[in-house]
Order: sequence, then structure tokens, then C-alpha cells
Amino acid sequence: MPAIAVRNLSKKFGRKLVFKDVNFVVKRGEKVAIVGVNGSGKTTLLRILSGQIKPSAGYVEIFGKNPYMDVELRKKIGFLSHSSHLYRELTAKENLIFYAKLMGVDESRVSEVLKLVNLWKARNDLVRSFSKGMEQRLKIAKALLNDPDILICDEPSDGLDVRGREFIRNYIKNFNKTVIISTHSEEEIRLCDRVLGFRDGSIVELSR
Ligand SMILES: Nc1ncnc2c1ncn2[C@@H]1O[C@H](COP(=O)(O)OP(=O)(O)OP(=O)(O)O)[C@@H](O)[C@H]1O
Repeated sequence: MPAIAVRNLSKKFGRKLVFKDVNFVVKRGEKVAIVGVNGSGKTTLLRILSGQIKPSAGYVEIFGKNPYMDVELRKKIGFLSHSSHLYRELTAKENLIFYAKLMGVDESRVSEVLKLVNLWKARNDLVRSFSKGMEQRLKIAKALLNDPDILICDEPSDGLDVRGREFIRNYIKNFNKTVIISTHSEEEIRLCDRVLGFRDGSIVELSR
């Protein structure tokens, strides 16, 4: 069974068609980049894959199940997005404890992920004092709380400096499970096994 199977997927917002009849399969352990011009539908596709929003037609299966309908399945998905929410008046650790409780994850995992993203020393600092790079690392920590089998990242290094970008890339490179990222970065594309591109509302396999 593949990690991701997308069949005849279409998404409309009101009367606006974003994409139509999108088909692709991602094998377990594969790293796939999604590319396309601004507004082509990358974020929308990733939100459907992570079970946040419903397709208009067609279906998505993650490990053979529907992410929109299956709460347990969503626990296996780590989603790093621009809209990942952090509480700025709480510390890094307090944020992660809050989300760990929400996800039903053991609190001991909070220390693990803080160390993993190099935020252990800053664990008791308020998020409002964090740089953009630190915030992004904390969002990664949040996405990893449930030790996901699939990592879905929406433009993960957008707006980060060289060190921040390097951290994210190393992380993605060394993540040994399935990864799907939307990106405009050549370096991130090179980390991936395959590249899928949005073109005129459908998706095509691109050679690298
Ligand atoms: N909730 C929504 N309601 C209405 N339209 C939306 C909504 N979300 C996205 N869209 C529209 O769907 C289209 C695709 O947007 P999306 O954010 O998926 O593109 P993208 O490829 O991720 O763009 P970017 O590279 O700028 O992040 C855009 O025209 C956008 O305005």
C-alpha cells in the first residue's frame, strides 16, 4: 500500500476551480516536491492531504485511509504550514505541552522534540521573543510531536536566513519516512526523489 494515493482529485472554492483530476501516488519513504507558480494550488493540495479540508471531487488516501474522516490517521501526519499556530505569550515548552495534550501525546515527547530542533536552551523563553528561524523550528517540533509517518511541509524555509534554511533542509534530508513539500527552492527540490508540478490546474511529473 502506498503512503499517498490521489485519484481524480479536484478542488473548487465557490465557483473558482483550483485544480482538476489530479492523480499521483507516493511510495512509502519517498520524498516528493510539489512546485508551481503562486496561486497554482500547492497549499490547497497539502491541506487536503493533511485532512484539513475536503476535496470537491475525487479522493485522497494516506496509508489506504481518508485523512479528512480519520482522526487516528491524522495523528500519523505531521503538517508544517504557514498557518501553524503558536501562542506568543507562552514559552516554547508550554506551547508544545499544550499541543501534546491536545493530540494525546505523552508529555515526555516534548523534551525530545525540543532537543531535536535545537531549542532546548530556549525552552522557557516566550515565543514572542523568538526569531523567525526559532519560530519555524518550534513549528517543526510541533509537527513532529506525534512522531509522524508522513511529513507534509508547505514552503518550509520561506523567509528564513541561511542557517534556518540549512537546518530545515538537513532535517528533511535526514527524515527517513515519507515527505511531501511544496517549494520554490532548487536546493529543496534536489533533496527530493521526484518533482510534481502544477500546470494549468493539473499536475504533471517533472524530470529533474
Ligand atoms: N479558503 C479559500 N477560499 C477561497 N479561495 C482560496 C482559498 N484558499 C485558496 N484559495 C485560492 O485557491 C488558489 C490556490 O491557492 P494556494 O494557496 O493553494 O496556492 P499556492 O500554489 O500554495 O500559492 P503560493 O505559492 O502563493 O503559496 C488561489 O487562487 C487562492 O486564492
